[in-house]
Amino acid sequence: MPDTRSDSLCETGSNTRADSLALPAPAKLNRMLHIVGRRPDGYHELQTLFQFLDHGDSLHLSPRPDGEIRLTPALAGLDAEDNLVVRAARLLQAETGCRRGADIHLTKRLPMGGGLGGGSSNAATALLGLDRLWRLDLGLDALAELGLRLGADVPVFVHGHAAWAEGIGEHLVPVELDTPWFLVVHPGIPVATPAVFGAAQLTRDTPPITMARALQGGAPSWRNDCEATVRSLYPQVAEALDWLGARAPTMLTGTGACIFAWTDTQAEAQRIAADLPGHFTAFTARGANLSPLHAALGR
Ligand SMILES: C[C@](O)(CO)[C@H](O)COP(=O)(O)OP(=O)(O)OC[C@H]1O[C@@H](n2ccc(N)nc2=O)[C@H](O)[C@@H]1O
Ligand SMILES: Nc1ncnc2c1ncn2[C@@H]1O[C@H](COP(=O)(O)OP(=O)(O)OP(=O)(O)O)[C@@H](O)[C@H]1O
Repeated sequence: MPDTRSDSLCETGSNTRADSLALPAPAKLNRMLHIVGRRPDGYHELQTLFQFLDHGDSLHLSPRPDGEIRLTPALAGLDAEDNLVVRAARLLQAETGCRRGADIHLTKRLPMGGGLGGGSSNAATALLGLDRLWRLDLGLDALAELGLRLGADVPVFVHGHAAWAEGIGEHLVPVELDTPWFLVVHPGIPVATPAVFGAAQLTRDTPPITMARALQGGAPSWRNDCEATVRSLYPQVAEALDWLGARAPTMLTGTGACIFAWTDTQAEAQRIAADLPGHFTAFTARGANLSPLHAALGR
């Protein structure tokens, strides 16, 4: 029996170049992160402030009439079917019955396992981009619900606004944060998120605070509960935190590996970067309360 859902939900148009979309997949920072509990399924309950950066990966998407999802180039050490971009596309097809496909080119700039949410951001850009390309018009709430099945960090990228997040990252309240310049330093090694969340020494009992209290203290009061554990499991991250922390206020993002310092001007961030030890890499970027993805889509 033909799948009639596909006819109603997915518009099959001509595959012209004008249909193609080039979209950003920005990085995120966790400006603070508290671990306030653990769910029966092992996932950790967090309180965190998410903010985007005007720096990240990019995706180029063009529709295919034959239903195939083709992603280029391959990411080292990752099967195409495990890539969150392909998983997002297949999930969208499965949920809507859409029979269109896509050629997707991913330009990767964000380090994997970097705490910058690169994979999650790629998934969100694929969801929003294909929703637009295939004319599904699912709406952000439905896309965020699909995104949560792919990763705890996906919903904030789908909603596209800096946010106070609770639960595992799915309860989001939009906030306006200060937008300083950041110097983001990668210590040269990846951090495995499950290794940090699985560590016995991780503290999971920070008393919950209100969003108002978190915002009231501002950046000087913010910390990341993963830092002590990441410092002891990954000495390279500890070394980077010590180096950057001696020059500017510094924090870990997510479970690392990246750390960030904030400055008033890009010139100040670049001045610090100029002295960076050779085994670290870094970039400067500005904080953004509206995701560059949503700015590009005009949402
Ligand atoms: C640390 C953060 O980056 C903060 O923004 C996120 O909470 C991590 O989100 P993510 O990378 O999208 O994580 P997922 O891919 O959903 O989960 C990877 C693994 O980390 C652990 N995990 C993740 C998120 C969470 N709140 N509690 C967890 O315990 C789980 O073992 C999970 O299997
Ligand atoms: N498109 C993708 N880009 C990066 N990683 C991907 C992608 N698809 C799947 N992955 C897998 O997801 C893992 C986490 O990658 P990601 O770059 O999102 O890490 P992260 O920045 O530490 O994430 P987070 O801050 O959400 O914990 C990778 O090690 C890789 O195995």
